[in-house]
This record gives sequence, C-alpha cells and structure tokens, in this order.
Amino acid sequence: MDTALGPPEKMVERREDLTPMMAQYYDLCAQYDDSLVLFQVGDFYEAFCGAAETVARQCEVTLTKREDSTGQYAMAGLPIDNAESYVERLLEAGYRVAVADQVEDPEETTGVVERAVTRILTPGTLTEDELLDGDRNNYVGALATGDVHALAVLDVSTGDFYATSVENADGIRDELGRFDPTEAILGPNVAATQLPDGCTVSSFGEDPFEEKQAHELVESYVGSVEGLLASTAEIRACGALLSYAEYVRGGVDDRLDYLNHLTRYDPHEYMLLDAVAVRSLELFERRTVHGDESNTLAAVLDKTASAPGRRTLDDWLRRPLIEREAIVERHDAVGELRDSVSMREGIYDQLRTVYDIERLISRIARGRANARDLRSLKATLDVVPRIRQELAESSCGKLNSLRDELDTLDEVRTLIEQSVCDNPDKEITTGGIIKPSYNDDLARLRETEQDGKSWIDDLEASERERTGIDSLKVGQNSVHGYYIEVTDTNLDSVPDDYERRQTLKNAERYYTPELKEREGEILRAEQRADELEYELFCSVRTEVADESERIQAVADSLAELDVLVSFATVAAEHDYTRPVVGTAPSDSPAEGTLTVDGIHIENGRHPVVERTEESFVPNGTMLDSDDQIAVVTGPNMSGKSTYMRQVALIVILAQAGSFVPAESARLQIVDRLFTRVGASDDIAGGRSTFMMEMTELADILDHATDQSLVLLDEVGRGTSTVDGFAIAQAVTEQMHDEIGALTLFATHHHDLTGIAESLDNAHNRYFRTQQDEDGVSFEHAVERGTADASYGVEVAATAGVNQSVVDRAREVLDEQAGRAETEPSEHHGTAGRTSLNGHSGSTTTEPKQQPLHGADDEEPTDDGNGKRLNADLQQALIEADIATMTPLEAMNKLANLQQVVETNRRNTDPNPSNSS
Ligand SMILES: Nc1ncnc2c1ncn2[C@@H]1O[C@H](COP(=O)(O)OP(=O)(O)OP(=O)(O)O)[C@@H](O)[C@H]1O
Repeated sequence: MDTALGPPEKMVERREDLTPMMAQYYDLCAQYDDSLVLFQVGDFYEAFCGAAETVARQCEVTLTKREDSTGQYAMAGLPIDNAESYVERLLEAGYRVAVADQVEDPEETTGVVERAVTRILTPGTLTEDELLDGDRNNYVGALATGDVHALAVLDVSTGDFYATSVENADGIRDELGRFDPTEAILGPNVAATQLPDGCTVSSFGEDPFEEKQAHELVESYVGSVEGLLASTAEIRACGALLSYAEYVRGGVDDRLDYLNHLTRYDPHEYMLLDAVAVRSLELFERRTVHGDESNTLAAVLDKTASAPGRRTLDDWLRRPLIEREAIVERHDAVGELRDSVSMREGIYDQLRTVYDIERLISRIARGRANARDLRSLKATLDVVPRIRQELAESSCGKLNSLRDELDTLDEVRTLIEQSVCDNPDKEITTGGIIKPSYNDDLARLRETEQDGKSWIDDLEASERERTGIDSLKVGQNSVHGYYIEVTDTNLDSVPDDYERRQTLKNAERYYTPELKEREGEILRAEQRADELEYELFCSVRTEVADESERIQAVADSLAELDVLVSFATVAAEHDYTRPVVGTAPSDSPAEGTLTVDGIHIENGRHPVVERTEESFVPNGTMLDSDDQIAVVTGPNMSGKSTYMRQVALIVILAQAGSFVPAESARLQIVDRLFTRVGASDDIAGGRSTFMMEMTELADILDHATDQSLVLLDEVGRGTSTVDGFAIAQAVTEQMHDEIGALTLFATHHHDLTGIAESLDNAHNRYFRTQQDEDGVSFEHAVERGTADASYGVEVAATAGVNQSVVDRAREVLDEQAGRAETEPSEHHGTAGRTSLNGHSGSTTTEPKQQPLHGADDEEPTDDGNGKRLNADLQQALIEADIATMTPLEAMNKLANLQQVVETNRRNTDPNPSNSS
C-alpha cells in the first residue's frame, strides 16, 4: 500500500499507547485507508508519517516533526484558509483526500476534540467552487455490465445525472466520450480500457453494484425506476454511483436529496459523435500539444451569459439531435430571437446578472450554502418574471413553452426576502444573516442587545458629567469586555462604585455593577440571537432545499434559453443562415415528413477558420444518393482538411439547433458522424501509429450506415504508398457498394480520382491553385473535377528552396512532360502537366527506391559534362512521391538534392572559393 494511505506503520505497534489525538488520527486512517487523511488541528490540516512526507512533497510545504510521549512523527500542515489549492495538487497526483474536521467546539470540550471525515474529495465528485471550472461539467461515471453495457454519469456539483446503455463495449466508449468523466467506478467484469484518457479509476468494491441494494437506493432518490431505466445494468450503475456520491460525503448526513432528476436517454436519440470525432473536429479543445480552448467550435459559439448556459451549450454540441421536430423547434426559437433584437438583448441582459443556479441549489441541498448563497439564489430567481415579460411577445412554440415552464417561485423568493439580510455575513454562526423582523423572539433579543448598547453609548457622557473627568472613556475589548478608562492623573476623581478591571501603563480600567449587569444582558441577548439566527437560517435553507426540483427545472429552462440566445446572437453577428433539415429518404419517414436527400450547402464557411483568416473563401457541398462520395484532391495547404471539417461542423451545428455559416443549407439528418484524420496529424494525441489509424477505420466500416457522414482524410498514409492506395481504394468501394454513407475522402493519391470516375455515385473535387511569376498561391476554392497539376515544385519555390534547384526541377519536369507526350499516360483525369507522382497510373508496383548518389555513401562524380549528375537528379525527382509527401518531407528532399548539386559543384569547380 502507498505509505500515504492507511494507518502509519510507525503507529501500528503503539496503537494502545498513542495520545488520544493521535489515536483518533490512527483510527480515521484505518477507516479511510484508500484516502489520504487531512486531520484538522486548529487552523491547519495535518498529516503524519508517510502521509506527511507525501503532502510535503506534493504541496511543497515544510516537513516538520511532532514529538510526544510515544515518539516522534513526521508532520506536514496545510493552512485551512488556503487548503483548496493544496488539495488540487493532491488530487492531480491521483489521491483521494479524506478531510477530517473538528466537529465540536474546542472551547466547550474538556478532553480531545471530536473529529470526523466530513467529505472525501475525489476528482469527479468535487463541489468546491475553487476546485471546479465554472463553465464545465465535472462528471463521475459508473459502468456496469449485464445483458447490456450500462453507463451512469453524475455531476455532484450541479445535479446533472444521466443513464444509458448500449449493446457493445465500443458503444460505451462513445458515450463516455460525450461526457468525458474525470473519474469512474467500475462494476464487476468491466475493463478500464474503455475509459477516456485522463479519467481516474476509483476502487469502490462490487457491493454497491449489487442489484437489490442499487435498486432500493435509486428508488429512494428518483421514485420508481419502472419505465425510467431500461435494464438492470443501468439500475446497478445508477445505484453504485449514488452510493459513491453518498460515500464521499464522509458518512455525515449523507443523503443528497437534490439528485432526484435522473435523465435516461437512448444513444440513438442523438447523433453519434464519438471521442475521435469530438477531438479531431476540435469541438472543445484544440489538438495542440497541451490542448487549448480558444478557437474551438464551442468557443466561437459561446455568447452565453451564464455558467449553466455554457455547460448546456457543450451538452448540445456533444449530443446533436436527430429528431427532426426537436431540431426545427430550436431553429424556430433561434430565428425569432435573431430577428427580434430587443427580445434577444433584453433576455441576455437579464441572464447576465444570474448566478450559477445549479451549483447554488446543489450547495443548498447539501446543507453547505451560506446566507449569501441564498441571496444569490433570490437575485437569480428575481430575473424569472422579467424574462417571462421579455418573452411575452414571442410567437414560437419553443419560446412559449420555455416561458410557461419558467416558474416564478414566488414563495421561495418571498421567504428569502423576508428572512435573509440584504448583505449577509459570510459566516453563518455569528449573526448578521437573518432579519430581526423575520422572527419575534429574534426581534426581542436584538432589541435588548440594542438597548443595552445604546445605554453604553450614552454612558461615557453621563460618567464624564458625574465624575467631572473630561478624558474618561468607555470602550470594549474581547478579553475584558466593557470598561471605563481613567488616566492616572485623574485617579483621585474615581467614584467609589468603580471596580478595577485592568491596569495599563498610564491608566486604569473599571466597571460598575450596572455596567456589568448591562454587559451580561447584551452578551446573553447577542449569543442567543446568533444561535437563533443560525437555527432560523438552517430551517429557511431546508425549506428552500425542499423546492430543489422546481428550482432545478427553472435552472434548466434558463440554461436552454441562454443557449438559444447565444445561437441567435452568433447567427446575427456572423451572418449564419437557417438550415432546412429533413429526414433521410432511406429512413422511411412518415407521410408528410420533410425529407432531404444528402447535404447541399451553398457557400459554406468553416465557423472557426473564418474567424481567424483575414478573407475566408466560402465553398459549396453537394452530396446525395447520386453523388454519395466525393474524392477531394489538392496540394498541401490548399484547404482540403478545412473544407471537410467545415461540412461536418455545419451538420453538427444544424442538428444542435444552431443556424449555420453558409448562404443556404439543405441537410439530411445524419445519424452518426465519423472522422478519420491523417495519422501524422494526430501526433499530439499520441495516436500516430498506423495501427491506430486502422482501428479507427475498422470502427467506421463496422458502424457507419447509409445515414452517416464519414470524413476520411488521408486514409492509408501511414503505410507504404502501394498498400495505402490499395486500402483507400477498397474502403471507397465498400463505402460505395455496401455502406452507402455520405463520404468526403481527401487524398494525395491522385490515382483515387480514377476510382471516383469509375463508381456511379462518386465524384471528384479539387482545390484550384494559381501560379504566376511570384510562385504558387492557393485559392482555397473547391471545384468539381480533378487537379491539373501538383505544383510541388512551385510550393518548394514559394517555401524558399534555392533557384538553381527549382530551375533544374522545372527542366526535369519539362523533360518528363515531353516523354509523357510520346508515351501513353495512364494517369487518371489529369490534364496539362503531369503529376510528380513517380508511379502515376500504376496501382500495383511498389516505387523503386533508387539510392541518390551523394545523398548516401557514394560520392557523385563528374563525367565531364554533368550528365551523370543530371541523370541522378532526374531519377531522384521522378522517384519522389510528391503527392504523398508532407511539406516537411518535400523540403527535406529538395534540401537533399540541393546538397548534391552543391557537392558536385565543389568537386568540379577549379576555384573552391566559388562554391561557398
Ligand atoms: N476556404 C478557405 N479560405 C481561406 N483560408 C483557408 C480556406 N481553407 C483553408 N484555409 C487556410 O489554408 C491553410 C491550409 O488549410 P488545410 O490545412 O485545410 O489544407 P490541406 O489541403 O488540408 O493541407 P494538408 O494536405 O497539408 O493537410 C490553413 O491555414 C487554413 O487556415
């Protein structure tokens, strides 16, 4: 066992001799032996022995010692006021942290202070604002298997709770990809391999997954599971998850009543968007080495005003809809909000003032909220009537139903308004949180306190008059209470009824019997009033918590409205258009249902790239049952990847309910979206092997349907040219003949363009490229047909390769072109200058690897007229498979050639100084 966990070895043999406090520590470590125990001692959380060493190392705090009659123990302390940042480091290091707080007042205890674990902090169950990203859900998941594979996920900080099940383990991986939980617990026979990267597996045993126990627990939270959950595996996953959520409460008041809203969904109700697609389309995180969140789809669409809105936006993008009516409802709402600027801005202005209502209600229900939280809830609920007002003029069904669902919760708002102070204290035990007017007893006690304080306020003046001492002062301190202070020079005038309380350097402090009595009255009234305020506050908090279901419903509606307003704002500001969505004809739709065959986009734009490029070139897309596959060619940097991703993002946006960046769009509803991007494009994710590429391809071939959209970028690039081409061809044929998915296939294999010509429902698209005396430039415009040249040499010239190599390369190309005119060419569909692809038209022969003289060990020699060198260069250039090279490989190749020319020049130049 990790030395930071369990009872310290050093204490085991001395257990019976330990001091009472250390015995308490020992017992808590034994009870929570899977967690690192942080043990409150006054203002610090302490750890001892091995745990202390871990805390000191991970949190970079000083390791000290504690010595008592039983020995010496290593000790490390974290200041309670600042504990969160340290705890974060322990969680990142993979520890669960059990926080053992003092649960009684040390001043009221004679023996050792009672301590108990009040919460166990784990990565997926955090509720502390300081440890959470306000805009993101933080999910913990539970997986169970049975007849089906079930997944339950829960965000303890917001109460978002989902369950689903699928037939195979791959499907579970996809669903996990949608929620991206930070932590998971696994039922019997479930492998951790399904979990996304970065998800911590926590051990929790098998008992909580036991059916009967799980069933009872789930029903105690959400009522009958009949008709809600679809399998026993789902019940077991939900039950285990609830019991884990209770467990991390540390066993103190462990019910979490607000977790009463469980959503069971069928994965087939949403577009299937697996983790690979989410990553490669950069929906939430850019595929940079460290991943960053700017310039992602979620970021450019985020005009939300509130944290719940931001989280809901993520959810909608992760789970685009496939039911036409639901999609159209959202589009209707976005349309109305886009057109009505005053309604849109009015709602936005209201939403900007709201607090994170989901996290507020979770804190309130867990009994962790303070009075400020209740005021924040009230301020948030106050916007509801105003938003209803803003929506009064709405004429669309979705906005109307959202308005009707917005419960104004008048009694909750009135309760908080009447009871909780307008600017309450943060502390809840020291008064200043409940209005005296809320309770007669409280009012009386505060009056007594106030009367007493007024009497004392007047005391200074009356005593000065009585004693004739002008410098006499009345004051108070925490140790001695109220006093009358007289300087030494006036001691003669002190009356007899003054009793000495404290001697200072130049003064004496006194009290009178009446002052003492008044002071007692004030203190008693104040103390009782503070206690009463705390009691009243707790009961108000409980009353509010009892309404958590209604409050959560309001939170959901506000979040939904926030996303719709955000979509509408983006649509208005960035000229998005409303897409027409229809069911695919192959779905056998009911009569009257609008069907759309394929994806038809006029002047579409990439929603993210259009924001970063100075001038973005819009492009159209036409895929349907007659033009089901498009093979997209074009040189590096021409815009192929951007184009393919743009089509996918437009489809996702439309099905999430947003308008789309295009002049017009008619879109068939897509059931699944698959992406396979080039192997070398994904190095940051550590998934650069050909094996990984093929695993993803296998997944697509197994699961794509005739209603799916498939993006294949450079499939087969990770292996030899011949194998890669063979795989690409076979995949294209299967997509065409058997699967029937709408497919965009970007490739450098120009030969694949011939295949597209030979298949009935496939066509070619290529990116136009301009060449002039300044070099090659990319127009980023896609057209039907195939590219007329590869422009590899021009790209090299533009990249700065020196002129003599570029000129020579052009010569070689011209010679090639001359040969091509006299020999029959097998290259498919190319016109004008031929491709530099050395195996043009040949699909079966492996290109020969001719060693280049001078590049390896053999020195080039001059035969007097440079013919040998020319032949070598020619051969090398012909062999170079420019169409499949990355820009870096092309540049290396050219640098290599350049070096050969340089070496040759040096060897043949009679004056070596010329060759530098
Ligand atoms: N339609 C467009 N309008 C303006 N700029 C674009 C457009 N499409 C792509 N670009 C820009 O061109 C560059 C290359 O785009 P992209 O990566 O899509 O090319 P590619 O053909 O896929 O390249 P490679 O084959 O090397 O992967 C990017 O910087 C992108 O921002």
